[in-house]
Amino acid sequence: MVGDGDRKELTRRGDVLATRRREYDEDDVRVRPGKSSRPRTRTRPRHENAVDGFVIAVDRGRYTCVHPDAGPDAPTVTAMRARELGRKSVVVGDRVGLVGDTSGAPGALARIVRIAERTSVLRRTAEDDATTAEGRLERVVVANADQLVIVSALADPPPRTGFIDRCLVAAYDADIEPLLCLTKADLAGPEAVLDYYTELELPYVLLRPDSALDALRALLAGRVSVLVGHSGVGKSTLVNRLVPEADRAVGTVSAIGRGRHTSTSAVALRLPPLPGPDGDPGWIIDTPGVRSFGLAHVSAESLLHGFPDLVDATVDCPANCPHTGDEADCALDAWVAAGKADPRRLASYRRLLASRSGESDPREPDRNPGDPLAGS
Ligand SMILES: Nc1nc2c(ncn2[C@@H]2O[C@H](COP(=O)(O)OP(=O)(O)OP(=O)(O)O)[C@@H](O)[C@H]2O)c(=O)[nH]1
Ligand SMILES: [Zn+2]
Repeated sequence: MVGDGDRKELTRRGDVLATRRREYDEDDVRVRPGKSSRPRTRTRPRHENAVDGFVIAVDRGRYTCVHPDAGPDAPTVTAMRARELGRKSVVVGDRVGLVGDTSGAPGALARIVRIAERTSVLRRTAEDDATTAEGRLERVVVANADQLVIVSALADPPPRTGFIDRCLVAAYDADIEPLLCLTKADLAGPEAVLDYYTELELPYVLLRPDSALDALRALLAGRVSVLVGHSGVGKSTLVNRLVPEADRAVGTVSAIGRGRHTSTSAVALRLPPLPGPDGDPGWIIDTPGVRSFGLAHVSAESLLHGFPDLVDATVDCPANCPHTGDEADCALDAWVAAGKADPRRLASYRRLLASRSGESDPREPDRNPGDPLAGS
């Protein structure tokens, strides 16, 4: 039973809470004066005046955002995470709601009050994780990407199919389209790599220093594409060619707004306008600190999505077959023995399976042993 005195006390407490909330919302909700005909309902969403933002860089609790439809010269908005988001992480590619000072003026700080439901998530490996708060909080490294551009050199360094296979699994699992970008085509031909992936009908582009980039730009248009690749494959060279105005190093620093360090987290860069009347040129997201993608969350069956050339074999596997090499009845062995898939592909699948349970040998996580493509 709540007596009258208690009720008053409760009401007063309620008022205090309401006041606090109003203070908290002050700059978010501007109540129009004098429009009494417009009833204020309790179900009205909070932060109805929040503006849309697209997160292009993250650095130590500061999020650099742009208005998704703003022109290339529009100022970026620096924001922090509102307390009400709790432990939810905000990552590059997130579509967010911003309140507070969203002017982008020097020193202005906005707040992220909403994160739109993500259409895709890419996660990094455990080894990469410990260094950042975002990494510890959640291993998502990029949200809402449409395409994963796997950058691999054809020589110097030699292509690593184990790395490409891992990226393919991450892409298919996240429902992101893969695109194989083979650089240094002036040094070696693509035949060996393309032969390895012949069953997959994987889209690819070949690049040499003097290549026109029109075909690649057409594949990037209208999409958010994440670039991933090992050190030395020519990814920075490619990014600088694609976004010439924003020399990569300069772009990173100014996007984050701090002078000193080279970012090791992802950064989204707007591609320059395409020739022609309109059309969205798209965004690329560079991931300098991300060496590979974690697959610990991917089930053995989902892992097969990266190996469409092996999938059909598994209808003949016993129920709950782990598909490992020591499973005598696994149909994958017979499938390969019958010449229906490349044995290197099965070996690669099983390596990823094994690496997943222990999350990999950190020294050489993505090298396929005995694979001539893997180099020495
Ligand atoms: N022959 C040849 N060399 C290239 C090509 N693209 C890049 N390079 C060279 O490869 C080396 C590595 O290129 P980067 O762009 O720094 O490679 P990266 O992938 O960004 O490597 P990190 O900076 O270590 O992450 C540089 O010396 C480039 O000049 C290419 O198409 N052909
Ligand atoms: Zn099996």
